[in-house]
Amino acid sequence: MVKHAVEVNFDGLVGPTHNYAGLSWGNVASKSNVNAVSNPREAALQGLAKMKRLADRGYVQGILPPHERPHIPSLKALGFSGTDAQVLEQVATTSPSILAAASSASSMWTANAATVSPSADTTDHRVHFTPANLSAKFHRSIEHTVTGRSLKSIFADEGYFAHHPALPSVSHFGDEGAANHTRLCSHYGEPGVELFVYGQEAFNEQAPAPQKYPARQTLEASQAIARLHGLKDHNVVFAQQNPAAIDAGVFHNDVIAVGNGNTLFYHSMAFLNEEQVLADIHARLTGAELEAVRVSDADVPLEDAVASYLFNSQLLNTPDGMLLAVPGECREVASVSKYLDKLLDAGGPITAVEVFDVKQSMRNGGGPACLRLRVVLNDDELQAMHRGVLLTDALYERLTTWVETHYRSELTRGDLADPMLLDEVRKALDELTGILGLGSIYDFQM
Ligand SMILES: NCCC[C@H](NC(=O)CCC(=O)O)C(=O)O
Repeated sequence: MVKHAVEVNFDGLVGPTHNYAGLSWGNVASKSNVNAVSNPREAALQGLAKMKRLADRGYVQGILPPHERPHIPSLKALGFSGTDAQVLEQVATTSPSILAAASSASSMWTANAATVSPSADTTDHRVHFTPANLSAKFHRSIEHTVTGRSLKSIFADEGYFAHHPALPSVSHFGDEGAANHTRLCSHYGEPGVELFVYGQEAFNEQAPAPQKYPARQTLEASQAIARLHGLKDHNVVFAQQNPAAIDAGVFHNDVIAVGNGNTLFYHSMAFLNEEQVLADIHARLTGAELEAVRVSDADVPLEDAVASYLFNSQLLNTPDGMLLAVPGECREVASVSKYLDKLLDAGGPITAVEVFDVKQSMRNGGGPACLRLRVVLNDDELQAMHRGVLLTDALYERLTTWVETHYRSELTRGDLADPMLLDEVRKALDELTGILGLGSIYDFQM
């Protein structure tokens, strides 16, 4: 029997050390804003405002907590020693880039937190979670342990939820989570098609691969996730991302495509073999016809797609069609703004466009879709999860006050070595796990 299910969006709350360190080679925005002064308070409030607007429209909105940064255990693992203040001083003096990496607030981009398969797709009918190893970048590779703890704390009931450890943290199994995973379906509670998009084959040197920038996701990683989650072959499609797109700055597939329900909104340069991808989805999707909304390079040149993050929008069901929640930058790039007007006149599945200001995150290459992890839950699963992380008016007010109390409005790379910052972060996060009712998830709490 098909159960009623909803899509819950879990946004990453931006952490107090949000900064611009230029850590992500291949991510154009991260590189071009290196050393800009960040505003962590504004970043967190922009994120909360997005969550609130969507919650107000009736979407179930969840929150994933930020991580402890700078992360002293990661620095100690690299041989920096002594008290916390001594560790910070040593690393700031000898290896400021390592300090920046260990201080990144990158866990905010929860589209990279994990891959999630809804219970309608899995053989044991549980919701399956695998935190992404994010092995392509050191600053992100240190996220999966705490991500796993958060997810286990929120989805604790083993009768409903299954948790896997991250894949082996090596480039052969590089995994970036839901940013390269899209689920298409007729209704959320029906079995869907899980589309895994990879950048490169790890064990086949002859296969096409990008030349300039790294492919962060491998086919072998995607296949491992599908096996672990117990997905059936006829529910899965593996597709290679166009290497030329990666070389143009499309470091995750969610920079060039987004899907929801029966609709796939994508750029003509997204896939290496576009026709095959569409045919594979079409052959597997049951109960609905695939609606492929293709954007040509003539309408939106690839570089405008990357600059505006048009495809890093959230595509959400509404009572009459779908809403595309776009970043503000989409109205600043002429070709994209013009395209959006045309899209609304076209009479297709996307019937509304709304602009969201997430500029602080955008400057590091994270748009509205990067900031959320989608978890499809049926009514029983929604009751079984820890509901203290679901946004209500009261929680929004409380978190806004929490941010205003604990966050700085200006942060530079030089500030990361300040032992006071570490104290501020820990104090804030300790309070946050209390507010959200998560128990102890951080190393400093153990
Ligand atoms: N899904 C969006 C992820 C963006 C993220 N940016 C960063 O980590 C930049 C951080 C910095 O450069 O300070 C990344 O590239 O993985």
